[in-house]
Amino acid sequence: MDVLWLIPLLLVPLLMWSSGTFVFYFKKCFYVGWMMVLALLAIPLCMLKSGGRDVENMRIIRVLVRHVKYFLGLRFDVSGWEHLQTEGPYVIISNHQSSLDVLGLMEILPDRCTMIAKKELVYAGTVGLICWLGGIVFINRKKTSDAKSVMAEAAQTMLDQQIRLWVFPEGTRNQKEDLLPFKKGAFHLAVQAQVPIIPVVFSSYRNFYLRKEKRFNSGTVRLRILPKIETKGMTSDDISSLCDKSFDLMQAAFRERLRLQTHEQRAVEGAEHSPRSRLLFPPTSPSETCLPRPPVPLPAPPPLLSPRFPIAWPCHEISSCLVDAWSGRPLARPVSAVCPDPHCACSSSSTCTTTSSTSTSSSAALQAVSGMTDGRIDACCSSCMTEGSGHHQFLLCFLPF
Ligand SMILES: CCCCC/C=C\C/C=C\CCCCCCCC(=O)SCCNC(=O)CCNC(=O)[C@H](O)C(C)(C)COP(=O)(O)OP(=O)(O)OC[C@H]1O[C@@H](n2cnc3c(N)ncnc32)[C@H](O)[C@@H]1OP(=O)(O)O
Ligand SMILES: CCCCCCCC/C=C\CCCCCCCC(=O)OC[C@@H](O)COP(=O)(O)O
Repeated sequence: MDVLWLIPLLLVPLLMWSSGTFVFYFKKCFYVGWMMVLALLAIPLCMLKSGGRDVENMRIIRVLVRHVKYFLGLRFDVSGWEHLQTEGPYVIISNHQSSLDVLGLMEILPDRCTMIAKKELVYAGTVGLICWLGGIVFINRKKTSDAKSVMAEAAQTMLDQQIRLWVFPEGTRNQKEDLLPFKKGAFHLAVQAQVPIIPVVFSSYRNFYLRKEKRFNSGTVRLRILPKIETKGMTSDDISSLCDKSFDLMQAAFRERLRLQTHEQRAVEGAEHSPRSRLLFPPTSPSETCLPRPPVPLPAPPPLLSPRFPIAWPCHEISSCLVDAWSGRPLARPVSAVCPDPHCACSSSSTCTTTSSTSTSSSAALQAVSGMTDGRIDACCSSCMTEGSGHHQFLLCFLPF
C-alpha cells in the first residue's frame, strides 16, 4: 500500500518518454497552470509597486515570465534588436500562432509597452487580472464600432502617457503556412497617433509545436524585428497601403524562415532515413536539434569555402547529421558557412554585420562562394559553435553529391 504513490511517480516519466501526445498535454497543462500561479504571485507585487492598473507592471510580468521557456524546452533567437531602439511611442505588430507567443513577446518587450487583447482574456482568472493590471487594452472583436472607439482612445493614451502598444493584426491565432490577412486596427492606431510601426516576425512553430497533431517538442523560435515603418504625415487614406506593405514585409520574412526550416527538417529526416544511419540513430521526431556525432572522423573542409566567411567546419552536430554513420562518407557537401552574428537571421535579403566584416548571407553568399544557385542547395542547417569565448551561429548549406 505504501508504495502505491510511487506508481504515478514512475508513470509520468514513462509516459513522457513513450507518448508524444502525453508530452503535449503535460506541457500545455503545465504552461497554463504555471502561468496562473505566476500571475497569482505577480498580483500583490504589482499592487505594491503601482497600486493598481499601470503599464509599468509589465516589467514585473516580464521578469516573472522569462524563465518559463526553460521548462518547455524552448529557445528564442532574436535578430534586429537595433530596430527597437526607437524613442517614444510606437506600435509593434506581430504574427500570432499560439498563447505561447507570450513567451517570445516577453523576451523582447520594451519598457512601457502593453498589448491589445480580446476582452474574453480578462475573465481568465489570475491571468486575466494580471493582464488588466498590466494595462492591457481589451477590445470587443464582435463589435467593430466599440473596438474602434477603444482603439481611438488608446491612440490618445499612447501619446499622453508615452506608451507603446503591441497588436496581433491577424486578430486570432494562426498556425498555417501563410499569415492571415491583417485587420486594420493597428494601422489606424499608428496613423492616428502618428507613431511608427515596428513589425516582429515569429518563425513558424511547426517544427516543435503542432496543435492538431498533439505534438510539443523542444525547439527554437526565431524572432525577427524588422525596421520601423514611419507613419508621419499619413492619413486614413493611407491605411490600406500601409497595411498591405506591412503584411508583405512580414509575410516575406515568415516565408523565408519557413523555407529554411523546411530545409533543415529535411536534412535531419534525410539522415534519419538513410538505412545505415537508422542502425546507429533511432528515428526521432524532426526538430532543430541534430543527432549525436557518429564515431567517424569528419572529412577535411572542401577547398571552395570562402576565406571571407568564418569557416564553420567542423560543426559537429550538423555535419554528423549528414554523414553516413556506417561508412563515414559525407552524404552532402557543405559549401558555405555564413555569419558569425548570433542575432542575424541569415536570410538572403538581410545583411549580416559582424564586428570584423559585413557580408551578405545565405543564398547570396552561396552564389559568391560556389556559383551555385539556390535551387541546387540540398539543405540548409543552422547550428552553433563555440569559438573562444563567443557563441557563434552559422548557416551551413549543403549540396548533394
Ligand atoms: C506574471 C505572470 C503572468 C502570467 C500571464 C502572462 C502574461 C500576461 C500578460 C500579457 C499577455 C498578453 C497577451 C495578449 C495576447 C492577446 C492576443 C489577442 O487577444 S489577439 C485578438 C485581439 N486582437 C485584435 O483583434 C487586434 C487586431 N484587430 C483589429 O485591429 C481590428 O481591426 C478591429 C479593431 C478589432 C476591428 O475588427 P474587424 O474584424 O471589424 O476588422 P477590420 O480591420 O476589417 O475593420 C473593419 C473596418 O473598420 C475600420 N477600422 C478598424 N479599426 C479602426 C480604427 N481604430 N479606427 C477607424 N476605423 C477602423 C477598418 O479600416 C475597416 O474599414 P474599411 O474596410 O473601410 O477599411
Ligand atoms: C477566455 C479566454 C482566455 C484564454 C486564456 C486561458 C488562460 C491561459 C493561461 C495561461 C497562458 C498565459 C498567456 C495568456 C495570454 C494568451 C492569450 C491568447 O493567446 O489568447 C488567444 C487570442 O489571442 C486569440 O484568440 P482566438 O485564437 O481567436 O481564440
